[in-house]
Amino acid sequence: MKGDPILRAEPLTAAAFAPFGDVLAADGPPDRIINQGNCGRFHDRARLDFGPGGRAGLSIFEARPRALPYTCDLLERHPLGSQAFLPMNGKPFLVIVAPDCGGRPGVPRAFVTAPGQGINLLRGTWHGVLTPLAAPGIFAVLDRIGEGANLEEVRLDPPVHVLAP
Ligand SMILES: NC(=O)N[C@@H](O)C(=O)O
Ligand code: NI
Repeated sequence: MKGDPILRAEPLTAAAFAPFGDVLAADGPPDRIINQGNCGRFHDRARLDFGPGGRAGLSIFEARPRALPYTCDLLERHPLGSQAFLPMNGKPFLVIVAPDCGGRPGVPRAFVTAPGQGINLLRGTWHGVLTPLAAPGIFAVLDRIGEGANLEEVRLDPPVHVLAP
């Protein structure tokens, strides 16, 4: 709708994303060379957190691909654990995050990943749901399995319209 907030997506960088989570990528020199020199290990690159009473779960998501401009009308967060999305299609996807302001999302930011980049959302980070930008929208997802209310959702009214970088 006319007058709704507009957000221009940014290319994802580890520095810009740091307050919200981690960027998983084979960027720069590896931390270790393993497997008889045939493999670079980018070691322990995500701040994983499954909280008390939880454990790590590895799932596969197949999400419907979207296109930019994209209308975001919902943000959510997981107060009990982190959530990592690793694309199995090697394609860019859209990541929308927001700071917390008194228990509600603040001004959101949108990022488009580079091919092959994955993300890990810190526990409690407000985010849009998984938003592939290309088919097949297949991702490995590492997040918390356990008891407790680990999903808070907030409807955005008006919604935010996200434009390509
Ligand atoms: N609900 C669920 O499993 N997925 C969302 O948390 C998401 O961030 O896509
Ligand atoms: Ni989530």
